[in-house]
Amino acid sequence: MSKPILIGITGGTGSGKSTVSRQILKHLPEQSIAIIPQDAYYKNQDHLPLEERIKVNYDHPFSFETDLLTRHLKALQNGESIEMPQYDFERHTRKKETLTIESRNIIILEGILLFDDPDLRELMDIKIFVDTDADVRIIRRIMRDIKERGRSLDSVINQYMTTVRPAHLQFVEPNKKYADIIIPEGGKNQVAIDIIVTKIKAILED
Ligand SMILES: Nc1ncnc2c1ncn2[C@@H]1O[C@H](COP(=O)(O)OP(=O)(O)O)[C@@H](O)[C@H]1O
Ligand SMILES: O=c1ccn([C@@H]2O[C@H](COP(=O)(O)O)[C@@H](O)[C@H]2O)c(=O)[nH]1
Repeated sequence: MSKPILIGITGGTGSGKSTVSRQILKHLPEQSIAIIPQDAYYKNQDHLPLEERIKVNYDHPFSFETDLLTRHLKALQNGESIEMPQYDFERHTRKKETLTIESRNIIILEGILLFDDPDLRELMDIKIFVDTDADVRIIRRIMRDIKERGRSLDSVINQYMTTVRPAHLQFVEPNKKYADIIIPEGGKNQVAIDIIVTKIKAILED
């Protein structure tokens, strides 16, 4: 296997990063792609009571274990497998189990804060920013967090105003300039998905 290609897909919460990643996966042979969610690298917080975990700013770079993520990406790029952590959004901490991820030709890393850390940025061969308006993102987030992450409407709105929005303006939006490709609206932008899939197929056939 030639050196794996690392593709970073970033953008604000609810922009459609996971949807874009899944769409790309759908069009390619499954055994050629591994998807790594940055969310899996939120710090373990078992030592804190739930009331304290709820107060953490999950949109600030310090809430991720970026050293571990960087080490794991380098291992995958060297053809080695990793034990990826898994995150529990309802309990705001890691699950006990890890997931074994084998190295593949294409590694897709997706998450909100991929372009802020220079070392992480340096590892990516292709950098993609999913650009969706804030009003659409907050509506998607309200629906998803209530349905899938055990939240109330009040808690989603409060978190959005106190930490999510300020951190987005400080750490996500300004780093759009590092993107090679900007996808407006995300997962339903079929033209953008087709172009990216074509590029990946060309890399795989090389
Ligand atoms: N283009 C779209 N149109 C409608 N809903 C979408 C679209 N893209 C994503 N969604 C929905 O919005 C929510 C957030 O999308 P997701 O891909 O998980 O975003 P992210 O990974 O950036 O947080 C999900 O419930 C998803 O199904
Ligand atoms: O314990 C946690 C960890 C993270 N979050 C929020 O998740 C989003 C990132 O996930 P997306 O899928 O990109 O939306 C981030 O904005 C954090 O605020 C959380 O609420 N609790």
